[in-house]
Amino acid sequence: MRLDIISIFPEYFAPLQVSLLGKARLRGLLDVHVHDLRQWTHDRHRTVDDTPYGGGPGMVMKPDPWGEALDTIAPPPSVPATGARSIPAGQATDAQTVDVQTVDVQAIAHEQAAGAEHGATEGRRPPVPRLIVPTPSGRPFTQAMAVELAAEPWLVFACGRYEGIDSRVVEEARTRMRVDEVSIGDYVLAGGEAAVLVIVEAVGRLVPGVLGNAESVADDSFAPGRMQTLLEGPVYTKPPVWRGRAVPDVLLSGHHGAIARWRRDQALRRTVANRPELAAELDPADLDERDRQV
Ligand SMILES: Nc1ncccc1[N+](=O)[O-]
Repeated sequence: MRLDIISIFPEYFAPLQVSLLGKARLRGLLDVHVHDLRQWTHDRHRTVDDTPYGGGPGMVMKPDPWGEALDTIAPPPSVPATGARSIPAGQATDAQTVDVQTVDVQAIAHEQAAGAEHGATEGRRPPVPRLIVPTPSGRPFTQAMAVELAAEPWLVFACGRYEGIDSRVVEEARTRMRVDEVSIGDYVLAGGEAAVLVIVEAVGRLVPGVLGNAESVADDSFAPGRMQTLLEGPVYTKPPVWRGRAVPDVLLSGHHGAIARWRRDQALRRTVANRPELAAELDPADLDERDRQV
């Protein structure tokens, strides 16, 4: 999967170099390119925002830099690919001094074509990414959406500041790519960068091959299917007794059926306690069915 992230704070994405996602990048499972939006400004102050029409507090991000950025990273069919300069995540400091990696849009076209059926190559459309715009006014980001996005070959993330990006940018982008305005929660962040880190982590760990043990994805809280609306219950590891607190006996019993029932019961309790609205959605028949499965 290829990920392009456009932000005025490219250094914000250094964390994508480490841990799971860092390894996935080294193994070529994730191809992350971070772009400084200011490379598409042309004034001395590299201006990216201005006061809102109609008045009101704060600033709104100007459409021009965004339009040029999206044209460069995901050229419309009529515009020849020029390649864009990106900053390898984690090496971004000041855009002027960082040696940049060109984004080879043709390479993406080749990759995408490689996925096409043999023989279906004539008149192939250039690859089109899916644009994700984190915003408090977006659709709630869920595990189901993460699963859906993990199946995409190419995602582009636009990090706007809280007051938002001029609405015509999304409007225009919709004419040539799928755009999802997505919210990670009902609270106010200063910009979309933290939200992109959340989304990239939730999606990246689902990309086939990224997680070592595929099993653990199926048991995720909110994973579609078995654990659709059950929160994960308590977990334990060695030592069997810690500061006088013993691990529940059932987990040491070796009875897999009893262990699975205990875990489901604990997940139910936690769901009722922490997310009563999810517990209300549970179908008792479905729960009995799960019992029979274990
Ligand atoms: N909550 C948010 N605040 C600012 C930008 C983006 C946000 N979000 O949820 O994606």
